[in-house]
Amino acid sequence: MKRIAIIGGGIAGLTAAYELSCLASKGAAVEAVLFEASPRLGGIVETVREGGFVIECGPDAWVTEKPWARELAEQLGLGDEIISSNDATRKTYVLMDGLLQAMPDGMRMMVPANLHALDQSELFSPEAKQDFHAEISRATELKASAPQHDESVAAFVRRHFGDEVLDTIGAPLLRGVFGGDVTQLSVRAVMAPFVAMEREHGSLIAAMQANSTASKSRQAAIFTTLQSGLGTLVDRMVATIPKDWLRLGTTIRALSHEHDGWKVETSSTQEHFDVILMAAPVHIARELMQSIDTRAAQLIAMDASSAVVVAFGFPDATGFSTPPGFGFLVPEGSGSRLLACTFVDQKFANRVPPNGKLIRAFFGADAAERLIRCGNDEVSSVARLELAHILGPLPEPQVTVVRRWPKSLPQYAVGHLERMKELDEHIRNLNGLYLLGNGYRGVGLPDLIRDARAAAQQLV
Ligand SMILES: Cc1c2[nH]c(c1CCC(=O)O)Cc1[nH]c(c(CCC(=O)O)c1C)Cc1[nH]c(c(CCC(=O)O)c1C)Cc1[nH]c(c(C)c1CCC(=O)O)C2
Repeated sequence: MKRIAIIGGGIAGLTAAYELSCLASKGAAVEAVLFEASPRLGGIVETVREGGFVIECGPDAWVTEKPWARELAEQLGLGDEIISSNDATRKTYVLMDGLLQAMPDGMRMMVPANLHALDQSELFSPEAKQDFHAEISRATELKASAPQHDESVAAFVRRHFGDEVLDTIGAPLLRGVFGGDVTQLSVRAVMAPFVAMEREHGSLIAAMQANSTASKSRQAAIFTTLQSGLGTLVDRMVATIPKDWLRLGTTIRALSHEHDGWKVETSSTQEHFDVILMAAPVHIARELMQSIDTRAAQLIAMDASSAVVVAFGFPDATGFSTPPGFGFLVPEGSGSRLLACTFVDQKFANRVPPNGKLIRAFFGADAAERLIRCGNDEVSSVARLELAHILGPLPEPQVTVVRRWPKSLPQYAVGHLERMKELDEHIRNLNGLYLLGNGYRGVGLPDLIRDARAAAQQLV
């Protein structure tokens, strides 16, 4: 019998446990123990259902383009629950001089596929629009000057479109996906398709135009989720995993490599395992790896950003409206402490009671670090104040949910891919250790699910 320790019960660890339990029920000689420090499973995936509201405390969807979360949901019997975002009314705003300005239609990240829509937009100055148009004619120069090495997202975007585009949408978009600083983030790790476009076409806009006929035929909604919330994904997996595999409220004290496997110490037990699936947040993984391989631990030493999420459910929102679309992003230095905001009832169907409205506000970076230490009342009043500045006076919420997610989103800094390559070599030598979670090969749910299932299958 192969014994596997899974450290961390977020979506990565849980998916690994689920996959192993499926393999075991098909006859594989394997058993697992999942150690989770907190009293609940799912990590930052959590759904609160209250007063007719479906409130996501962490991620509210996965990116449709990546198939692995959908495949898992279908396998869990949740096919009927899968829904798309309301893309007929999709719009994302950027806060500019206190006003919400819509991003032009047809943008893929900061690259416009539709230059006509761009020209109509009030988000950019005439100079920035000119920079966009000029990018096409600079194709040869851009192709020739593409660096052989990794660079920051800021450097990449600046080369193509200039400073204004970087500040107005480049930086806020990356903050809304990677929670990070464009001057630090690795373009090869977080915008790989765009790096490939540059290599092939020089101009990103020309590349998008060349691909547009191919991509039009498969135009699906950008986000996909579950009708009852992503918490259902967690509940279904937990229901399948043998109860005696799960150890909640159990912190790992130490991990050591022995000649024939691994020793895992908690405050009360010492157990032996053949394999370790390390699915803890990066700062925990780093600590536990320190005594096993100091170089590997060093390679895991990356910053992670914290987030604070505040959701307000308004049962009767007559007299209060939000502009059509999914929500808005807030550039740095715009005077608001917010990072972003989602108009949940407009992004997804059936999340609110009739006439209801549901808003989720996000804080990141320094604002999140400060708010993480404040009480719920203080956090929600800061959120209400900041939202009211932008959206106008808010009605009285019936439901308020506050969640703090410290160090939850690792930052893939310049050089990330090379560091991960070196890390892989170290880990391979350790024999029987796998690293899962959002620190290594992707930050979204689909990537974590893909990795966790592949690791489980590989080791059986
Ligand atoms: C602030 C923030 C959000 N989401 C996220 C953050 C970072 C901070 C943190 O969690 O610590 C994180 C995030 N956002 C996204 C992912 C998944 C990435 C992946 O799977 O590759 C991840 C990990 C998709 C996304 N998130 C967003 C995009 C861009 C969507 C577009 O092009 O319009 C993507 C792909 C934009 C976004 N993101 C957010 C809002 C409110 C918006 C705009 C409006 C909305 O849709 O609700 C919330």
